[in-house]
Amino acid sequence: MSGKAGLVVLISGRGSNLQSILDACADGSLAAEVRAVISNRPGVYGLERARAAGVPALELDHRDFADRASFEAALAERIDRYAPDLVILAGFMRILETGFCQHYRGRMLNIHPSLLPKFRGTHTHERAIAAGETEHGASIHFVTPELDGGPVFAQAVVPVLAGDDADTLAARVLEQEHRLYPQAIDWCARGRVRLDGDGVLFDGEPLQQPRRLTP
Ligand SMILES: Nc1nc2c(c(=O)[nH]1)N[C@@H](CN(C=O)c1ccc(C(=O)N[C@@H](CCC(=O)O)C(=O)O)cc1)CN2
Ligand SMILES: NCC(=O)N[C@@H]1O[C@H](COP(=O)([O-])[O-])[C@@H](O)[C@H]1O
Repeated sequence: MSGKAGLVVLISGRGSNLQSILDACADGSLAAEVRAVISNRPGVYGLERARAAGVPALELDHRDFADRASFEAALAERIDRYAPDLVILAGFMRILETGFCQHYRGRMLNIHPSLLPKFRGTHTHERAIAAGETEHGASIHFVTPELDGGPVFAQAVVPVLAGDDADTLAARVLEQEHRLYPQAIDWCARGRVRLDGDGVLFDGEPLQQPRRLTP
C-alpha cells in the first residue's frame, strides 16, 4: 500500500486537466496515484497523455451501447477493477444517471468552467460574457444526479476583461483549472474534505462557502 489515494480519471477529450493531475501526482503535490484513465470517446489526446505517463488508458465508447444504463454498468465495472478511492471527471462529457451517481456518492468529483451555481450546463464562457459578468472561473463539486448541482467546495476566480471573447476567457479559466483541480483532489485524498449529506465538511467543520484558490 503506497498510502496514496487511488484515482480513476474519466475524460472525453484533450485531457489538459488530466495532465495537471498526472503532473501533480508525479511531483508529490497531490497525494494520489492515477490507476487508470477511461474515455468515452476513442482516440482522444487525453489517452495519449495517460500512455505517456505509463497509466492504463481505456476506451469505452458510449455509442457501442444500447442505452445510457448499459454503458454506465460497463463503465462502473471497469472503474471498479481499479478499486479507486476517488473517481475524477475531467472533461467527461456524459450526463450520468442516478444509479451511477449513487454508486460513487461522496467519492466522485467534477470540474465545471463557471462559478457555480452560475452557468450550469454548457457554453459557460459565452454566457458569462453575454451576461456582463466581471468575474468568472471554475468550480469543483461532488457529482450528484442533478447536473452540475452537487455541493461545490473549491473555486478559482478570474476577471472578465474588456475585449474578452469566449476563447480568451476560456484560456484564462483553464490556467486556473490546472491549479484548482489538483489542490481540490488533494484535500479529498487527505480526508480534509468530505461530503456530509447535502453539504461539505472541511477539516470537520461545515463549509459555508467554497474555498477560493489564492491568485
Ligand atoms: N448526473 C450528473 N452527470 C454529470 C455531471 C453532474 O454533475 N451530474 N457533471 C457532468 C459534467 N458536465 C458539466 O460539468 C456536463 C457533461 C455533459 C453534458 C451533456 O450535455 N452531455 C450530453 C452529450 C454531450 C456529448 O457527448 O458531447 C449527454 O450526456 O447527452 C453537460 C454537462 C458530467 N456528468
Ligand atoms: N461540463 C463539463 C465541462 O465543460 N468541463 C470542462 O471541459 C474542459 C475539459 O478540458 P480538458 O479535457 O483539457 O481537461 C475543461 O475546461 C472543463 O472545465
